[in-house]
Amino acid sequence: MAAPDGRVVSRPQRLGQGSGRGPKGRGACLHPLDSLEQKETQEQTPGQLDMLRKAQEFFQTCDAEGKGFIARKDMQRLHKELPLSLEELEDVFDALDADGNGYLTPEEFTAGFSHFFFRQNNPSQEDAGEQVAQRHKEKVYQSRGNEDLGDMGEDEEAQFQMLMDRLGAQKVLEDESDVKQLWLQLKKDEPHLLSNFEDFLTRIFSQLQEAHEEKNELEYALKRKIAAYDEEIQHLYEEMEQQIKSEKEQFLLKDTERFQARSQELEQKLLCKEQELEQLTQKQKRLEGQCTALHHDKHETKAENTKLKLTNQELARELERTSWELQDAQQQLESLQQEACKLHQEKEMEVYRVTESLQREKAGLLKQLDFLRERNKHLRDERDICFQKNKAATANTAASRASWKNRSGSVIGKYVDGRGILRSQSEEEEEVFSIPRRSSLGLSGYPLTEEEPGTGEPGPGGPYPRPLRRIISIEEDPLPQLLDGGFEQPLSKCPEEEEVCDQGAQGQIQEAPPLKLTPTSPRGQPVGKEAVCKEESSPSAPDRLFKIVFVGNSAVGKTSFLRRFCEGRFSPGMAATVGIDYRVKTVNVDDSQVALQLWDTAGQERYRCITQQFFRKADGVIVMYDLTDKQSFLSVRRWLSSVEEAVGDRVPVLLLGNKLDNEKEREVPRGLGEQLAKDNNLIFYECSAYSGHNTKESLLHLARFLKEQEDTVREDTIQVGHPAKKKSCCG
Ligand SMILES: Nc1nc2c(ncn2[C@@H]2O[C@H](COP(=O)(O)OP(=O)(O)OP(=O)(O)O)[C@@H](O)[C@H]2O)c(=O)[nH]1
Ligand SMILES: [Ca+2]
Ligand SMILES: [Mg+2]
Repeated sequence: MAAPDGRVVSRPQRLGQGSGRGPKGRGACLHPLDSLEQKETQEQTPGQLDMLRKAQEFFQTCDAEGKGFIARKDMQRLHKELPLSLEELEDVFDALDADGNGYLTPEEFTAGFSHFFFRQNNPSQEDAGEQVAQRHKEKVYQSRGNEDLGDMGEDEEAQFQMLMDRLGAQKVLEDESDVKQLWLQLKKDEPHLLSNFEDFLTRIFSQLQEAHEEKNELEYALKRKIAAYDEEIQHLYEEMEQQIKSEKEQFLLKDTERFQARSQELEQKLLCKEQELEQLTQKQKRLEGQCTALHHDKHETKAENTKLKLTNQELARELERTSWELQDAQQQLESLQQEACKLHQEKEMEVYRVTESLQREKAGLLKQLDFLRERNKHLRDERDICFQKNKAATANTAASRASWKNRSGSVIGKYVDGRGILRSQSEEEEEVFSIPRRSSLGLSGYPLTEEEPGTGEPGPGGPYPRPLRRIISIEEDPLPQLLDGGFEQPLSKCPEEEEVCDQGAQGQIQEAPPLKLTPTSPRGQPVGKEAVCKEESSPSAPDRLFKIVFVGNSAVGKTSFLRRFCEGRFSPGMAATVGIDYRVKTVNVDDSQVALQLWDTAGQERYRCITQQFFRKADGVIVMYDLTDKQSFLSVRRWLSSVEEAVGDRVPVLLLGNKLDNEKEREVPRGLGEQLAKDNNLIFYECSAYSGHNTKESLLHLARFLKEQEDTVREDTIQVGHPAKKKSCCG
């Protein structure tokens, strides 16, 4: 095992153990501990012995591998044994390493340790220890010295010095005192051994010299090695440095790259953040702008608010004033309305009278024209017949001829030269046609359809083929210019038609009483006045006036219905209405007098243009169909649409299914009528002009509806600006 200074040393052996080589029978070279033990057995106190033993133990603890010296790191093993920290152990190592070569020999360890140990464990004693050790040395030295001084002369000194010089001990021996003492001791006690001792010393010193030289060489080699190592280490270090540097550089490079990347990233993020910040600042500016604008608006709004409040108050005052004024205006309006209503009704009455007279005049003229044409036609026919008769009976007496010449001109002439006195139609007919008066005559002069014997009912499906019917009853009224002198025939005396008495449903048609010469009108009163009914007489002017237009296919029974309603009677042989007819009937609806102007229109297509004109002013419309004639029901929609065209849907409509008495002939089920009425929001009744069933109820329902509607309108007009709510007709 190589010692730190490169000497080859054996393992520490106890004194007396060993290979037996060495000077004078001793081992070749003494292990340092051996020398220690030697010393141990020499002048040591027990305490010191203990300490030495302890030191040996510690040395062995550190030098666990037994290499004979202790390196720095071996010292750490004492950490557990001694109450010392690693740093303190380092300090102890440095303190013990007297020659500073980084290794501790046993001498260095023991010498230093005992010193350190004493100092470490017995600071007080340490000094004492030290003093003791010092004193001991001095004592020994003194004792030796004394001996030396006492015994040593000059020349011995010189001799010893010469010996040392010869042995060159100065190089290898630091402290010559021991040797000196020993030498003196030997010289004194056993001078014969002196030479041996000197030989021994010579050998030792030469060995020491050699060892020293070796050591120096080794040291030198070591130094070289160390230098090489150092160099290598240096080189390694430099390489390491280089590597570290390159690593560092790479690392730095990476780091810089990463850093650059990071910094770019951060720059980008910064840019984004800046942009965002920019945007946020712009947004903030915008918002501030908006805030200021809003603030400004708020002020403006506040100002406007206050202005509005002021205007509001003014308006409220204004409104109050206006409402007072409005109430006054309403009252005035109401009174004006009533006056206007009165005026309107008077005007209406006037207008109707005028219309009536114009209409009558025109209708009269038209009828006269038709009549004259008819007459003309008949006269021609008669002439033909006469002519033929003449031929056949030329021998007959001239007398018969004389009677023909007695007639006073043609009927036309009478009308034309306005002699005015009109004989009743049927008288003339009698004269001319001399047709027995068994059945009633239609205007056309053809006998009306023969009744079914014994039924008194009009023939099935009504008279057919129907003769040209009498022109509307209105034509016999004397013309307006004749009205003043006109003698009024009460209605019930209507001359030309056979009457069906009210109570009698038998429908027997009786002979009409002969007519007087005075102009008569089927109404028996000037047109425009009400038909005076037996059951009701209306002395005062009516409260309401409603114009109701009656429409429906021809022969559904409109005129018969109106006659039943106004005169309470049914006349089977009604002539088809020409153009328009008109009646007024006042009925009592909820304790108020309601005058109904009933305009009877001609169902025949050719009068359609006349009848259309009358829809406009209607307050209500009655659409009639014949429930025994499907076609008339199918035409109801057309009638409804032309009414809608003319008056919109503001006018209530009453749908009547007539001829209920003719149940056997029914072609239109009641449900169809009800459904149609429901779909079109109409009032619906099935009735019979013949029996009078539902004739009054249906018209009273319509009159009541009209009255209520007008009341609502009036109320709404009186209230400010509320539109009239249209009620549903069927309630
Ligand atoms: N069985 C029956 N026959 C009726 C009824 N109402 C009218 N008639 C007969 O039906 C025929 C036509 O009656 P009108 O009242 O002239 O019919 P209209 O609707 O006025 O006809 P136009 O004047 O052409 O529009 C007449 O022969 C009437 O006798 C009724 O309720 N029952
Ligand atoms: Ca050392
Ligand atoms: Mg008619």
